[in-house]
Amino acid sequence: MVEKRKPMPVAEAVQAVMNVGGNEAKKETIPLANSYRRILAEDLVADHDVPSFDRSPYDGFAIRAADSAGANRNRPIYFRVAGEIGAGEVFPREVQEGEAVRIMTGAQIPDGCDAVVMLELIDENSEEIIAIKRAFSPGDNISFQGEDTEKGARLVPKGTSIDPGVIALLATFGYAEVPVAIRPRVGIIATGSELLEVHEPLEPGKIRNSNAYMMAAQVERAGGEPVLLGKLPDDLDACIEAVSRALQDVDMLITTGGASVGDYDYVPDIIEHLGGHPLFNKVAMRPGSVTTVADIDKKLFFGLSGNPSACFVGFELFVRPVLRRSLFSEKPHLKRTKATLGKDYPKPNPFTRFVRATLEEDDGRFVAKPGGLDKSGSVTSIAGADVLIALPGGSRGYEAGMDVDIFLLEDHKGSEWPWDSSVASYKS
Ligand SMILES: Nc1nc2c(c(=O)[nH]1)N[C@H]1C(S)=C(S)[C@@H](COP(=O)(O)OP(=O)(O)OC[C@H]3O[C@@H](n4cnc5c(N)ncnc54)[C@H](O)[C@@H]3O)O[C@H]1N2
Ligand code: MOO
Ligand SMILES: [Mg+2]
Repeated sequence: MVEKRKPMPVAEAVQAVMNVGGNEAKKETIPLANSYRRILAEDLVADHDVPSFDRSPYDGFAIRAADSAGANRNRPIYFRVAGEIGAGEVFPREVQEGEAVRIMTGAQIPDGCDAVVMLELIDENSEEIIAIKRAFSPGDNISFQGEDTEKGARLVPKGTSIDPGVIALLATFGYAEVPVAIRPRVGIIATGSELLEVHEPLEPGKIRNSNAYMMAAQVERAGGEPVLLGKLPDDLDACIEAVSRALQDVDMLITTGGASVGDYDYVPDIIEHLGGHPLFNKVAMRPGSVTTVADIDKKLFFGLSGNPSACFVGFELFVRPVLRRSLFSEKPHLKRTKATLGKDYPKPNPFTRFVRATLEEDDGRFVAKPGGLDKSGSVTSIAGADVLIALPGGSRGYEAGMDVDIFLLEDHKGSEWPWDSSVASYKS
């Protein structure tokens, strides 16, 4: 008799995985130039004001505003040009009454000055004398010290994915070396006697191993270091040996294939043989219902489905948050938002369905458009997917035009717990 499995609701299954401890986040330092998309391991706090001195936002003349009082088109006021400074230069003395300093964008405002007049507003009578035809107030055209950020401000929390703007801040505050989270090593093993290497020609009954490479890319997208450990035939002893060895060397391990109830589906036996504790072996979701996760000696073992779409979804829902958490993230889950469903799903499904889709815009609204064949075994529906549409299980189908929950796949900010009240509304 085939074992009967009890499906666990998705939220409960994700929680069960998150409840397993271990995989403490660790840090290392790397050169700033290599830090794009790594995860910041310490809060970035401003250790000085930005800008750190009052500066000119324009090419012009720095003056004492009071000296321009009463100037107008008919009554210009004349200033003596006391000198010239470009960005990076500092005027050497205090500016006196009736003096102006020719100043370029980014240069420090000379002592005594409190306004800048743009070059376009100046009548230059000579190199020594300029005329100003309007009055200025103190502070006019000055970029003030600390106006961008003040010393002590917490600008970027640890756990943030480093984007180009964060890199600019790191450079601003002198981080030639950046503290980042060490990428967890995620082992990947493909199982199945039908699998060919990618370079091999097709043979009858065989397919190429696509899941392992897909998952390696998912690991990278999530911030981990994929460790490709090859493929195995459906041989229990070989699988036990390989999984056992791999677990010594990686922070967490994923296998693909053999997670169901067939004659060669060895994931349950591997877990049992290695003394692991299964958290669940069936989830109330499609694709990916056979997803199995176990705790083997305090390391997470993910037995994802062999079906490509199921494998993909299983990774994003269960592996990604664990990986992100071990990168200091307080928002380890996929970000959830809403969109309009772009296609009918007339068939009701008892399980929550996660449909791979692209996000398109129609008349100012985001429409989630499913791509490719919507079957667990489909490989074409994954390419280019921006989102997973979540269609909760129930007794009714869904129509194009409905509001649905979507989970963003390419987002780098993540989300806190997104699984409460994920209910799609029916059209009234
Ligand atoms: N009697 C039942 N049969 C099945 C059930 C069930 O509940 N009762 N569940 C079905 C569901 S749902 C899924 S999903 C699959 C899960 O299968 P497995 O995880 O055991 O995976 P395999 O049997 O090894 O392979 C399934 C499918 O995927 C292809 N595959 C495997 N590895 C790869 C790879 N690395 N790259 C690309 N494609 C891969 C494999 O050739 C099979 O076609 O079970 C259903 N059956
Ligand atoms: O687990 Mo299967 O992927 O539900 O279709
Ligand atoms: Mg199988």
